[in-house]
Amino acid sequence: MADHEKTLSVIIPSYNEGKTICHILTRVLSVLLPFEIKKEIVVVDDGSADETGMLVESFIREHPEVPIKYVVHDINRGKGMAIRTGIKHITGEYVIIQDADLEYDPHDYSLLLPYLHSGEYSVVYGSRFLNRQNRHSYPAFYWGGRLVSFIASLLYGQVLTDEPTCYKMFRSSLLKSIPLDCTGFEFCPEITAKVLKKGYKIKEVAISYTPRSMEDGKKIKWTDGLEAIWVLLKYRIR
Ligand SMILES: Nc1nc2c(ncn2[C@@H]2O[C@H](COP(=O)(O)OP(=O)(O)O[C@H]3O[C@H](CO)[C@@H](O)[C@H](O)[C@@H]3O)[C@@H](O)[C@H]2O)c(=O)[nH]1
Repeated sequence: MADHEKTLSVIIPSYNEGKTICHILTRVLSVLLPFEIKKEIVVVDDGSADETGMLVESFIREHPEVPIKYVVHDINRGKGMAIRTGIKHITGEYVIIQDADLEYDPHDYSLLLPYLHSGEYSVVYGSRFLNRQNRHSYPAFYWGGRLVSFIASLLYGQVLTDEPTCYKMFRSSLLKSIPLDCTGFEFCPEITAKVLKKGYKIKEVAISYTPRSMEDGKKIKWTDGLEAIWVLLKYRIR
């Protein structure tokens, strides 16, 4: 297949992100990818109680030419379930998870793509911790992320600086081949554990990161960090 026929699928799991959803769609659409790779976006609205759904629908109506698929969960089922639904709808050769807030910058897709495109890797993670210019809003989330990454490295034998990063890019055929059980934020440790157990190496590249505050709608809790550690342990011994 020629390069210009390749597509990056961007899965956007969103829950009550009315404040940012249109900004992130605009940002993703405005990014030019290397190797003439095209984009498709799959937004999974996970039973949002705010105006997220209405905004996505009107965005699509106003931009009929843009490649956006919109999928809805009637009730809130969790980020992991939303990603699993998104995976069923992607058609691109490559796929990345994109949070619906503005913490991660889609311009960084270009930093990750070459490692998949060259065929050298099937999995590339964008590391927030490899970029020393990033600031982190809450020490608990910073150290929680470092701890989870350390434990993943210890258990699975590959040094990872940022295991729970949102920017996980895969060859789609690999991601589709991995059965997932997660419902919430455990998507990250589950996919990392399963990919590493299959013997794949994960390439990490430094990315930018602009964290938002709890007041701005952060939903993750410290208990999600504990669950991540448990999931890493569980798949190690299974
Ligand atoms: N579909 C769906 N999406 C959800 C849900 N809860 C959260 N999300 C989506 O998940 C993204 C991140 O949610 P936050 O609650 O803002 O989490 P965070 O603090 O930004 O989490 C950060 O740290 C995590 C651990 O290091 C990272 O895994 C995550 O990507 C992000 O960087 C947002 O796009 C949000 O809409 C849910 O129940 N359903």
